Amino acid sequence: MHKTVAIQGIKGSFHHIVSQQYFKNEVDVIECPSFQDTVSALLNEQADVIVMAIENSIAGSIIPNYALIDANNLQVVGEYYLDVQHHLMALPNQSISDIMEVHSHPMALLQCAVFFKDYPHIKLVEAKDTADVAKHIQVNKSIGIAAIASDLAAETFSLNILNRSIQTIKHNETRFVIVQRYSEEINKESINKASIKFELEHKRGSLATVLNVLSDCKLNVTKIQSLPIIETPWKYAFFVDVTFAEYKDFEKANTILELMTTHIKVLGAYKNAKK
Ligand SMILES: O=C(O)C(=O)C[C@]1(C(=O)O)C=C[C@@H](O)C=C1
Repeated sequence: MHKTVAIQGIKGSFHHIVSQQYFKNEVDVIECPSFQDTVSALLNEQADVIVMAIENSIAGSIIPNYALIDANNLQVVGEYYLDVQHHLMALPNQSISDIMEVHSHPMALLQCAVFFKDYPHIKLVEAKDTADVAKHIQVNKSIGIAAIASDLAAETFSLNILNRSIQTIKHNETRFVIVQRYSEEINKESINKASIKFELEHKRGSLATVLNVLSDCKLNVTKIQSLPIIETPWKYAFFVDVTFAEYKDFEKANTILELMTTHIKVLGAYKNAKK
């Protein structure tokens, strides 16, 4: 079935690239100005699914996206790891000494921060998404402004690449999650990863005990992220990703965690995409 996918950003953005690669080009794309707007598009049924960046190997977690998934009771049904190569691009005939400002998505700017230490005269400006800046430069014929964006953005908006792969470390990956309103029928044979959320009593060893249960049930923790519980200052909710060989091991751990934690919920069970 042809799906409609909501992405933050426009065509040429990394979200667009993932939507094409994950769904093998068989999707219609709704371009949204913010992550909150992708969630609105899903909730009002304009979109069937969201492709949402959740963490990057250089810049870390996109914490507000954890909160969006949780607060709207959305379900993670898949994940995708993209090799992210950021290029500095501008109108043809511009050289790096002409560039006074570089605009890009905040996560892209974070991933390239070290590169700009050698260019202290360049002002870094946060923008909606990487491709949108490339488009603006082309449409407004902006002199002195460069974008940090993908090869696809440079090609789509006819910009010239001044420097390739300017992120701090060449091996740079962003993990995206595929999010829906409801979970799909689970084929327990092919599911080997899950994302859960829980809260704990503020007492010594409560998190350590949970981690021991996960280990005893043969679950491997791949990520742990805490988020503040805003109603109770300095109390945290834990978002944990686990991988496993057998779905029944995950079910067993979940049954035990239901007794040991509060507000536990499975944010999604899906196929591990990390090779
Ligand atoms: O601006 C884009 O092109 C995006 O798709 C956004 C985004 C992000 O949200 O992290 C996606 C991947 C890269 O890590 C940098 C930016």
